[in-house]
Amino acid sequence: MRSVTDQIARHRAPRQLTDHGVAPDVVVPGVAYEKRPARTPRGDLAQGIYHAWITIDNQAQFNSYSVDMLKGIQWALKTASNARDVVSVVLTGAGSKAFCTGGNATDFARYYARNPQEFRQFMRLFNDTVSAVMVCEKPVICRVNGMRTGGAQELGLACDFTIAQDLALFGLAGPKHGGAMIGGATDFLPVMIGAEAALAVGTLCESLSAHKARRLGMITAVVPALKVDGNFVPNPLVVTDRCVDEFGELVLGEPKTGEALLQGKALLALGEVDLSLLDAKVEELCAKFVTMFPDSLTKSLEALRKPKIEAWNRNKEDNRAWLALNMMTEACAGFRAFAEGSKEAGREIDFVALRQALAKGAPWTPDLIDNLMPHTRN
Ligand SMILES: CC(C)(COP(=O)(O)OP(=O)(O)OC[C@H]1O[C@@H](n2cnc3c(N)ncnc32)[C@H](O)[C@@H]1OP(=O)(O)O)[C@@H](O)C(=O)NCCC(=O)NCCSC(=O)C1=CCCCC1=O
Repeated sequence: MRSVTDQIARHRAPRQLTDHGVAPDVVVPGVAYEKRPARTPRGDLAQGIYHAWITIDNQAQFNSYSVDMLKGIQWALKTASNARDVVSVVLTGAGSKAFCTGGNATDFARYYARNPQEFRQFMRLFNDTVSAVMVCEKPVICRVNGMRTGGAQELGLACDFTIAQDLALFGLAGPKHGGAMIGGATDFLPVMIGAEAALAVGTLCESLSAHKARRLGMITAVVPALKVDGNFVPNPLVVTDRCVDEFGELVLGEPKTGEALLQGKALLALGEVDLSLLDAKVEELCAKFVTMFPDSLTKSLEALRKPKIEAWNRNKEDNRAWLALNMMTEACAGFRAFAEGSKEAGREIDFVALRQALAKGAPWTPDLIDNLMPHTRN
């Protein structure tokens, strides 16, 4: 049967296929594009069809992206979307520490601080990359190999599915870093997890464990990644063995404290990270799409993405403009504090001093910003 359909394809398909891709074939350092052979859910190799893997790779800086890397991710998404032989897209990061921690905070501090028109240009690229995820004609799966934070959390939330290893943390660079989470998070979160939970996640700047993200409905699945003495164990730093505490409060995925945390840290130190279960889970999902009608799948995705896309399209250009202008004031201070700070001195501004100055009506002068930096604290 296969050879007959193969002959039909050979005779009926146009001799010269038109390339509908928007960009020429390019190799961008820090972004790998790879077509991996597809398999059926039974594990049989499906000749001639693939899943496109896009890997963000800047491990020394937790896979944060540069301008060129954003271009590379966008190009890769569009290439995969157009590729006739690609079934689904997997967006991931290299290594096991970070999926991606968003924009390169050092670039933000050195180049974009006090340069709103340049950050507007950056945001053009960023917004178009988020949009590229949501108009991709294939399902996009975010394979969370490690921490997903900042703009990367927003890029990840735009994906159709997220599968995470359970040591990964989810965070957002919001008001603590001098930004608002308006690169997608404030559009997607209310739709995905409800308004009340979105308010907490979108303002408090607290990292969530993968288990909590799963509990909130922010991600699709979680798998263990820590191997101790050859056996997988769940993340020992968070509660995974019960849903509620003795008072009925939800605790699944919340950080452990006290003695339980110390024991958890000791167990973590004994183990090694193994992402084989993550890969198996991603492959399992990818394989499901192989045995579906392609157009019906794309139409289903397009229909189901609408609530996220409508919120995104309503706000993205205004938000881009605000984020650009905010580079004159709060983001300038926030990103400089990260770049100029250190683990010892801290990487946040002196919030109390800022509020005290603003309470007296002080303007955002360069010397005010200089004096908020972690190393100038006395
Ligand atoms: C919370 C962190 C991500 C991780 O903290 P920790 O686990 O303590 O590790 P660190 O020692 O801080 O990090 C290890 C090294 O990686 C460097 N690093 C990490 N993230 C970045 C980054 N985003 N840019 C540049 N460098 C990064 C870090 O400096 C360490 O290197 P070193 O040489 O010093 O050992 C924490 O690192 C953190 O908070 N990072 C910053 C996250 C951040 O602010 N991201 C930018 C968010 S804003 C954003 O992405 C966007 C917003 C609007 C829309 C568009 C957009 O992109």
